[in-house]
Amino acid sequence: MEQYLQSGLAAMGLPADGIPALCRYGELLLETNKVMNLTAITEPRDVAALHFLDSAALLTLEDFHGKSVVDVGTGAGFPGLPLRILEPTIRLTLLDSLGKRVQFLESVCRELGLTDVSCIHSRAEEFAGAHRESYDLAVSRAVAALPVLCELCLPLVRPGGKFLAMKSVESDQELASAGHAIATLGGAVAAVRDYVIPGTQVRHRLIIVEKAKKTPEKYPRMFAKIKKNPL
Ligand SMILES: C[S@@+](CC[C@H](N)C(=O)[O-])C[C@H]1O[C@@H](n2cnc3c(N)ncnc32)[C@H](O)[C@@H]1O
Repeated sequence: MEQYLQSGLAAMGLPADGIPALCRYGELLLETNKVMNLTAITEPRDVAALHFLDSAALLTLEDFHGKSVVDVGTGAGFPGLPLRILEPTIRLTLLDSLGKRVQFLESVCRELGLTDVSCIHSRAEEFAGAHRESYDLAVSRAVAALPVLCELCLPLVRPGGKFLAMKSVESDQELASAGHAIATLGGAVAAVRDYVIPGTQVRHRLIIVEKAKKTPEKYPRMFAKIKKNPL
């Protein structure tokens, strides 16, 4: 894993300081995955590429320095935790609705000495009640289709901040279908950036949505409504 991280981070022009922490995180992920469902990826080199380098790629596409960041539906910590390991100035909140995954994240943060990372067990639409428009950036990967995801994420972003959605390169139709949701929630698409994960032929996409104005108070709705009637 170390070797893949070294060459992959170097290819992206990112510093190598975080490699020991990422390797330990990878070990904990694969160990814990034997007794808890955390990831379908079980080969160390694939963890390096498809979890760590995929997450790290965001640092080449957006400025994270000193920003408050919420990772919505972080699961086993992706993309938020690799971002925080590689960019220690990030003030990170990891948010997931599954308590066991949040406990795993707490134990990883303890072991890596990341005492300032908040690991929160909550649904995003409920967390927005007390943390509305309080983050510079929201990030999310593999949680929901974009119209639903926008309602979970955009209310958490302050006006002037951004929501970064990690998607497949096949997401043109999904993005088109989210136009109404993005506008209704106060967003505007700022950029669509495709990238290749170093050492692989895997192409992924980052959709960058700016928070142009405040989200109307009635959003986010309860999840049942969001799901039944996406914006
Ligand atoms: C497929 S996993 C993806 C995890 C991680 N982002 C990744 O890319 O590996 C989706 C995660 O989103 C969480 N999730 C789904 N809906 C959520 C919601 N409304 N609020 C918070 N977490 C949610 C699930 O518990 C799950 O851990």
